Amino acid sequence: MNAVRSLGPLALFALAYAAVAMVITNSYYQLMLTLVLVWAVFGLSWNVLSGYTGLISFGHAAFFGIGAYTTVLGQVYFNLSPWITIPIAVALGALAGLIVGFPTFRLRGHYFALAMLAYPLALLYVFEWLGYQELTLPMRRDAPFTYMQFEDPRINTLIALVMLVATVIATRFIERSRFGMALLAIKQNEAAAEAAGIDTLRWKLRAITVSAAIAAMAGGFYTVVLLVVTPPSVFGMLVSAQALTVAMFGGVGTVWGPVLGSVILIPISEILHAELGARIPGIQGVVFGLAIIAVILLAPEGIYWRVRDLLRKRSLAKSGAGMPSPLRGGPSLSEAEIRGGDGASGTAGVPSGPTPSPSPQGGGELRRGDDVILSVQGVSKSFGGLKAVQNVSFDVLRGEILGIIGPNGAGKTTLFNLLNGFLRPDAGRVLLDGTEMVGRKPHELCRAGVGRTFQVMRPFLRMSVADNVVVGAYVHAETDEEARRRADEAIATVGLTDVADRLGGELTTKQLRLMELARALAGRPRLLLLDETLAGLGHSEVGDVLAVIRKLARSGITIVIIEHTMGAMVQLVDRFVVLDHGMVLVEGVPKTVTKDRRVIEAYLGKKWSAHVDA
Ligand SMILES: Nc1ncnc2c1ncn2[C@@H]1O[C@H](COP(=O)(O)OP(=O)(O)OP(=O)(O)O)[C@@H](O)[C@H]1O
Repeated sequence: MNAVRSLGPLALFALAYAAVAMVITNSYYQLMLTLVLVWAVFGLSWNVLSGYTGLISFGHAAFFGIGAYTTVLGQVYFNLSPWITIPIAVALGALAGLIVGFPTFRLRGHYFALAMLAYPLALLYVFEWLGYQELTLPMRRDAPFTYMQFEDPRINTLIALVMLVATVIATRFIERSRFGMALLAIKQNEAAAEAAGIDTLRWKLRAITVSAAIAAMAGGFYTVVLLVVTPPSVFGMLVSAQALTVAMFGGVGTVWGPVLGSVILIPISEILHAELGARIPGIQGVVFGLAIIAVILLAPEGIYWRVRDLLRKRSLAKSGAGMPSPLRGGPSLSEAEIRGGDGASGTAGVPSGPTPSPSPQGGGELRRGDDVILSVQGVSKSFGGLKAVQNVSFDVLRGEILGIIGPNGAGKTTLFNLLNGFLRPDAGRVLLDGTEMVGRKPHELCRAGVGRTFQVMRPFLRMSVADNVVVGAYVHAETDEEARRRADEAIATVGLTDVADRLGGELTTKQLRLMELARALAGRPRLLLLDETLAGLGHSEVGDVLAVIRKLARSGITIVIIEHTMGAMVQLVDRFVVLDHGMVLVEGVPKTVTKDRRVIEAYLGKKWSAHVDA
């Protein structure tokens, strides 16, 4: 319903554009109107991959060129109409996307961007080598409709407008569905997305397939409009840059960004090219270069987001809700804030070091033979020569809260990464309800019932609390509605209903910690791994979060929690596993563990243990 309602502005835009196109008779300006739409469609195609996933593609010309050459070769050799070749181009583009995506998604960041650059350049040389330096569409004025060679150029503009409207609607549906949510989650934090149950490779492949198909459609129609195709004009660097620039200038990750960018930039560059092109060859490249510099300096995510952020800031200031910190323009929480302090001092106000206060939960010794949910058996992991986790074995009983403690560098986070599939152990087994988990990916483990939060918080800062949490709910939800409902329940469980509409980046550390808990909770885990969930919290905040964790445990979720400091943990856990130098030092109930000499030594040094003995 929302998606349909949001089509109002699109309908208005299309009507206004069509009206302008109808009154312009000059064929040069008419061509410009058509090209604005073609580049907007191309920009939207780039946006589907790079705008939503954050994987910057410098190679979209590959797909555009495939579309262009399919159209021209189809007519030159087989006398095929563009009504047939453009759909073929779409299919070939999608296939090319899949072929390119599979190997290239192994690379990250700059490496991905550079690898993408290679594809259109390779195709450029291949097509030159094949002798397709310059191909012209044969004139077929006898069948103008069949060959899209209309005498009235306004019809081209209208066809391009239909393509744009179709692309905007498709993109809109992607944006608002599980598809778009998965892509945004990947963009903001791929590891957190995997841990929330998203099969990141599969969604990225879907994104590049759709993106390449749209790019090929744009390329196919571009040929119909310009009639001539050369390898540099469709596979060239400037073509890829054009997609990237209109999207970045207008706004990435939104349907309106590429449209806005194209409407502003294409006429400027075309007019400059017409007026100055003879005297200053390459003036278009200068315009796009300047546009990129301006965007980087003034509005790193494009005009659309800049304007939206300003409006949102203003409305929040008016409503007295306080100034939001990052909004869409980027996180303003510092890394230290996100991390929640340095860990050692993380649980501010809570006494650290061995505290012999009794556990309200535990007390009795472990009852052997109880139902084991997770069995860790002889697990080891080394990084080069460093043995981060060595032959670690312990069981987690169903329904208990198990605390994993140990000094800095003891191997706690590495152990969690082994348990939820981020790392593969060099040796050992991890059994969840008797089933081997080693070798499974994080999203598969999430599906199997293992939820996880992170020491360095990994919220999706630019998504609302509700959207952050719904990402975690999709893992078992069949429909968007079901996912929303589960997310709402999880948000209510952790007590964040009042701020469900706020952006992740506008929350306090405590709210962020609770939001992460809710996201993990929304996936209905059997086992929840909490990595320093109390870090960076004040005394009363620690109490609030502990209350929520206890509530989750009472609801039947088994919890394994890492903390540095024992003060807060003795109030919470049934049992401890103490790690030191990657090995299990001691295992037992809080009462005995907090008095154990080895634990005191590991935390405070030998001097203290002698003091305790005395
Ligand atoms: N990817 C990695 N590559 C190399 N060394 C690593 C890697 N991850 C962790 N280590 C090292 O392994 C050891 C254990 O680190 P880990 O983060 O698991 O400890 P921790 O107990 O969680 O520490 P902290 O409480 O400070 O977070 C440390 O010496 C760390 O430097």
